[in-house]
Amino acid sequence: MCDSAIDAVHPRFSKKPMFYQTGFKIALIQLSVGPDKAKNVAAAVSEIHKAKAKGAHVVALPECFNSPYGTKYFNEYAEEVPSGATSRALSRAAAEAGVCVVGGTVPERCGDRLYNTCTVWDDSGKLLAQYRKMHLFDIDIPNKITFKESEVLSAGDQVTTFDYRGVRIGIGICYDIRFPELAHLMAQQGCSMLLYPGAFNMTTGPKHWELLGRARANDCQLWVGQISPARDAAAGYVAWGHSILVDPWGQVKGQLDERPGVIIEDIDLKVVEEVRCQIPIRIQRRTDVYDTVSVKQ
Ligand SMILES: NC(=O)CCC(=O)C(=O)O
Repeated sequence: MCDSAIDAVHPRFSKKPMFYQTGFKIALIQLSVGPDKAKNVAAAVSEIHKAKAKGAHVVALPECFNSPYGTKYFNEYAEEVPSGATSRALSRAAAEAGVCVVGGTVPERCGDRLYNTCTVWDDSGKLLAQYRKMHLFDIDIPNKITFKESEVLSAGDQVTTFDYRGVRIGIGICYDIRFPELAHLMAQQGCSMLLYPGAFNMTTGPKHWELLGRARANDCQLWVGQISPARDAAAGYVAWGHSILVDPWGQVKGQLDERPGVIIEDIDLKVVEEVRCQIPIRIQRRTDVYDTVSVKQ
């Protein structure tokens, strides 16, 4: 009821998938990632099957799950999508388990360019979506962390969402979560959930990882999942871990520590409608004022 009122006022929010379900079960898999690519991929496949056995419909993997995370590794580990070995393994695992796989990210080779890319596979093994990280992770915090993905990676420029079991899900990758504009675009396109494979670090992780997930969930009024590799203190880049699921109220529904593990949870889509109905910020935005002010600047 409330939803159709919003549709009437703001038709751009009404782009819903063809049919509408009340929920699904998601598994966020925090994997150990090492230098052996085949071992990394085999571990991911094994976790996909275990998640299916626990009733998951959607299984999401971490950023850079087949390769150590670091600019010196991307060229060596890169594969073409969808013909590369990792794509083929994910497609097969999705079909055999009968689940949707949000395949974390892999370094993707396309011609002479490299991207940080997420692939999504439906339960028949078909490629549903391919998203290339749009905001590259270039930061410099003196004496803490300097990282420049743009030294080797190119940036994508396509906002990417997909529909599965009547639910629209948007994809961002790690640093993308710092950009509310991307999240708002995906919310406007009808998403009820955003998934961010990500590998924050020991400096920004404790400060911002949970904060940003809760911020995006709260300001877009949707579910947010962030999926990290497990921490390896001996790695060149030490991931924060702490994969997390946040509900549309901005409340943490599940969070891991730094070790390998799984969050498995029912996603109740009625909560999305409930929050949007009770706190109707989507129809209260003063775009008339915002647009005028930004034109004057
Ligand atoms: N892989 C990444 O994009 C890391 C982002 C990150 O750590 C941050 O603080 O942002």
